[in-house]
Parts: sequence; C-alpha cells; structure tokens
Amino acid sequence: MTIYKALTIAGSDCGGGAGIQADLKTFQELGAYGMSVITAVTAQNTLGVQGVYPIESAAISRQLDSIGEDLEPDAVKTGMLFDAEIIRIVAAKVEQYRWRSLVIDPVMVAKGGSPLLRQEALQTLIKFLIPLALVTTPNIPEAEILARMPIRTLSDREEAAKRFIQMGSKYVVIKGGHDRHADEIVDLVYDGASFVYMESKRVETRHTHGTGCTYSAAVTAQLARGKSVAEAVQTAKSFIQAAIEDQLGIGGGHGPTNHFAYQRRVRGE
Ligand SMILES: Nc1ncnc2c1ncn2[C@@H]1O[C@H](COP(=O)(O)OP(=O)(O)OP(=O)(O)O)[C@@H](O)[C@H]1O
Ligand SMILES: Cc1ncc(CO)c(N)n1
Repeated sequence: MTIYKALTIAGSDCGGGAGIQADLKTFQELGAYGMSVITAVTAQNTLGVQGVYPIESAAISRQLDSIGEDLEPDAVKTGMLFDAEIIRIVAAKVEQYRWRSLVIDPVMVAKGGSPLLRQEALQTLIKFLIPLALVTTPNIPEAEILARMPIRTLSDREEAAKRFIQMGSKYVVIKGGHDRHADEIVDLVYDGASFVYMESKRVETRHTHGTGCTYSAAVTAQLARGKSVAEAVQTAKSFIQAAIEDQLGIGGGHGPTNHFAYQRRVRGE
C-alpha cells in the first residue's frame, strides 16, 4: 500500500475545530498520513480565543528539520504562522527541502475577530512565502489585504486573483464564505489562464469554526495523493460542504464543522 504523507504547519486549536487538529482529522479522512509542525498554541473554544502562545523559533525550525530529514511530505500546507520570523523560517525550510506542493491558507483572524497574524508580517508573507505556493486560499477579507484592493464584485475578485499570480502563487482560490448576501457561495479558482467558479448552496448556520483550515487541508490531502489542483479543489469543496451541512452542534458558540461527514456520505451512511 502506498502511503501518501501530508504536513501541516499551523497553530494548535485545543477545541479541535480549526488549526492543526482540523488539518489532521481532514488528512486522515481523505487517506493521507498526517504530520504537523506547531507554530503556536492557542487556547480557544466555540466562544472565542482565550490565549495565543507562539512557539519559540528554534522549536519550529527543529520540527521542520525532523520532518525534512526523514519523512518527505507529498504535500504541505501552512495555516496560522503568527509573525514575520516564523514566516521566514517556514519559507527557508520549504525552499531547503524543495516542498513544491505547497498550499498557503493565509490565516489572519479567527472567526470572532482575534488576530492570528501580526500586521507587520504581511509583507514577509507576500515577499517570501506566497512566491513558493502552488495554491493560495485566501477568504475575501484576506484577499483584500494581500491584493491591496476592495473586493465587491466578481470582476474585483478576478482582478485580485490576478494579483496573487503576480505575487508568484501558481493557483489561487478566493473563497466566498464571507459574502453574506448571497444564497449561493462562489469560490473563484484561477491558474493565471482561466477563471473557474465553484458554486455551492450557502448553509445557514453559525457552526463554521475552522471552515478555511478544513478546506485547505482537504486540498492538501488530495495533492498528497497525486491529484491535480483542479481535482483537489473539487473534492475539497464537497468535503467542506458535507462538513458544514451535517453539523455536530457542540459548544455554546460557533461550533466546529463535521470532519466525519464526507466519508459517511461516501459510505452511504
Ligand atoms: N455557510 C456556508 N455554507 C456553505 N459553504 C461555506 C459556508 N461558509 C464557508 N463555506 C465554504 O467553506 C470554505 C471556506 O470558506 P471561508 O470563506 O469560510 O474560509 P475562511 O474564512 O478562511 O474560514 P476560517 O474563518 O475558518 O479561517 C469555502 O469553500 C466556502 O465556500
Ligand atoms: C489555530 C487556528 N488556526 C486557524 C484558525 C482560523 O479558523 C483558528 N481559529 N485557529
């Protein structure tokens, strides 16, 4: 049996809905062996973020080397990177170990508004990490900040997508989850040549904690399994749609998505 290995470089969410925990659950569900490099520990639950504790640089470097020296991943994703120094370390190791199937989820704030990336790190992200990406997966507010433009219309979204390709990402997916007015959610996928719109029905729910992490982890798992970016984003869309529709309903606030849902549907349960 071939073992496909996927690595997440991200923050820990002790509540299990986002971050490293969401990534590892998604990797497992989609048939990839999951590995993790933890950049920060967060104390959070469905009510909000109660604490953020970055991991020291040497520990991040050492984790990356432990993976790079022995367990070559087939695909890698980044999530919460917190500050410029962590981004520089991650970019240098991605280059050193030639991790080409790199998915960047440019996490900036948690759903409740708590910052997960320092403002001063934006330029470092643009200059050092995005040029290494196979796929970057911003939501609309993140795309507005990184592309430096307001996004209101679909043509704004296309212009922003072009700017990500100019920054050096080979593909970009601008996710539409934050477009609150629409019944349909539209994600835009762009490879520098053609725009592909992926539509899905908006699920009316407050249980969307970790949607972005789960989605980008699903893309990464599929890339690790050797799928094309076009196939990976299709499966990831089905995975997140199922995870949002079949809500777990745990916690008193914005609950996590259901990482079991997609495979349960595949099995016909
Ligand atoms: N209410 C919803 N119904 C259906 N699909 C959704 C909903 N909210 C988000 N999605 C889908 O989930 C994926 C993640 O999108 P979203 O824009 O929520 O990411 P995000 O803001 O980065 O998430 P996070 O806040 O966890 O970082 C996208 O494919 C999006 O279309
Ligand atoms: C650790 C972590 N990463 C990402 C997000 C964004 O959903 C979060 N809430 N927590």
